Amino acid sequence: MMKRNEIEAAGRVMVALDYPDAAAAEALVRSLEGIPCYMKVGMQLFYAAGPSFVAGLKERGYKVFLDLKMHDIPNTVKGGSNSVTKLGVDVFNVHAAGGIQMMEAALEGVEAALSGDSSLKRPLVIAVTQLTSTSQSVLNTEIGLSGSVEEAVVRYAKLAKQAGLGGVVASPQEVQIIKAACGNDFKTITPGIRPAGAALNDQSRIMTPSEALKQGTDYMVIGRPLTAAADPRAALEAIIKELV
Ligand SMILES: O=C(O)c1cc(=O)[nH]c(=O)n1[C@@H]1O[C@H](COP(=O)(O)O)[C@@H](O)[C@H]1O
Repeated sequence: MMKRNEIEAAGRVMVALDYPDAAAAEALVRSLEGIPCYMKVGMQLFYAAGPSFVAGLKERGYKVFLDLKMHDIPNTVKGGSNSVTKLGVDVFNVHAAGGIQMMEAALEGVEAALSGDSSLKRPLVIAVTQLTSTSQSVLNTEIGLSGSVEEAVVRYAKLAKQAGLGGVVASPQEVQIIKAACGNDFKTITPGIRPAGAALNDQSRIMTPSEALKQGTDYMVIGRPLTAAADPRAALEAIIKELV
């Protein structure tokens, strides 16, 4: 039996199901049964297993973050947002780099879906700021944006807020400056989570789960520290213990 504070901590964790097919993802989901974390379906799994995998998670009562990082012309993002809202996902994301009009179009797509089906729940729409794999030097020299990563993240977060979105994806290192710029109710969803000693992989801007929580993050996205662990359930339980 999980204690109340453990249930609360688990509810902050979004497990990244980055797998090539439904069977592999399903094995991970089954190994975590009974732990009330979010399940995140990203492009690898969605492109392979599609809406039916998402529907299966929803039928079993999971909260689902559909991470497709939409970034296209406003009309296309409106249509994409309309479709994913009809899937009943709890959270989905677009790129803030698409601009205010594109993010507003995402919300229009949501509204159109909700007005056509009163049984649907309003999803939390969030914007990706600067990917957590982006370092300061890549931002400046390769992408060619001047200024600090933090300035870019806050600029994107303010655009997302202005467009009416409910929060952003960023590194835990930027949670405090985002909350200072956009208010405490503006949600932060933070990948780049690495328990002490875990491999960095392709992430750049990382923090441990407990450090991220101390920054005030609302949700933390965790993939390989769980999916590549010999015992993913034990790895998630250790993270939950670190958070309580
Ligand atoms: O939108 C995301 O979820 C996301 C944004 C970002 O800036 N960085 C980032 O890593 N992610 C996702 O978060 C997950 C992180 O996975 P791990 O690095 O394996 O923990 C992956 O599924 C990424 O697609």
